[in-house]
Amino acid sequence: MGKLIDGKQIAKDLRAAVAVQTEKLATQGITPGLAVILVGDDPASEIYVRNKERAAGKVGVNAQTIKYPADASEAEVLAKIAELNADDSVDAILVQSPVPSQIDEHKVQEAIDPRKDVDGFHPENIGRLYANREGYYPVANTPRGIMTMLHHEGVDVAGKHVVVIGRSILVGRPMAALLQGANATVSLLHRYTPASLTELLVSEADVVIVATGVAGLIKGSELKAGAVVIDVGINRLEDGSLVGDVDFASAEPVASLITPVPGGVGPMTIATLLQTTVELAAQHHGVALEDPWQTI
Ligand SMILES: Nc1nc2c(c(=O)[nH]1)N[C@@H](CN(C=O)c1ccc(C(=O)N[C@@H](CCC(=O)O)C(=O)O)cc1)CN2
Repeated sequence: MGKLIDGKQIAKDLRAAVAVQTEKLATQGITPGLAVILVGDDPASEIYVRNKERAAGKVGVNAQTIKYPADASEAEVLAKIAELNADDSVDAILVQSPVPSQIDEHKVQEAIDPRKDVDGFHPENIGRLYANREGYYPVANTPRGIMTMLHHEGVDVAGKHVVVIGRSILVGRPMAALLQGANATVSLLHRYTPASLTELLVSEADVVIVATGVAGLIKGSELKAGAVVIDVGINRLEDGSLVGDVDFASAEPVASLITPVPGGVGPMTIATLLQTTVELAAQHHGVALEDPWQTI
């Protein structure tokens, strides 16, 4: 039987550690500032953005949400980003994804000052990640949160074969880069990977990370016994329930460790966002921070 990885609890511990850091920064007169831009009225995005602002407030991060209607122009959003880049009280900026089609998401991501790029989507930061550069730079929060979960569970990926399914810039690509940086052998699969190859690679994987948006794509019968299974999918069924990209009922008995949906990877995304915000604030003010896990 697979042991559940309790993302909710790990995220809670991480938020507590971040709160300790903000308290220390406060003694130096520093309050980390996070600006979240939301364009349009996607119901899920509205919830995520509200949760970000709420979670930020609880750990001493000063968050502001800037909302635009669904027909807002790209120029308006770019002008706001320029204003936030120049605002000394703002350490971290993100634009909630997805954005409406009249807005070029890449242009918007590139407009954010790389030093305030809390999502790690700016090509400068992506380049640093792919080049495995040393030193601090922001990295996408979902894959970073997954690395934190694996570390927390004592899973060392060095020398392991990790299969990542899905190659988005939000999850799959930065995930593969982080894993390679941690000395894993990574297979990055996607919709054009032949089914027979997917089957072969998944059956030999020590760790499987699935981020496709296809409910129940990976079944227990496809996994190696004892595999670690990380499910990034959040799929809402017609009855309103949430399921992942992994068929949990069949995968759980085969896996050694498995994340549930909900309560697995999702909560780590927001906790890690707060962690990154505080790190950017510290960097901005030239203050050294302790590793949050040493403060728990
Ligand atoms: N600019 C960004 N946009 C998006 C990101 C991102 O990291 N940066 N990620 C996702 C959305 N997201 C945060 O923004 C996010 C998704 C899911 C959760 C979460 O806690 N999920 C819960 C279930 C919540 C529900 O009921 O729907 C869980 O899995 O337990 C948090 C944040 C896309 N956009």
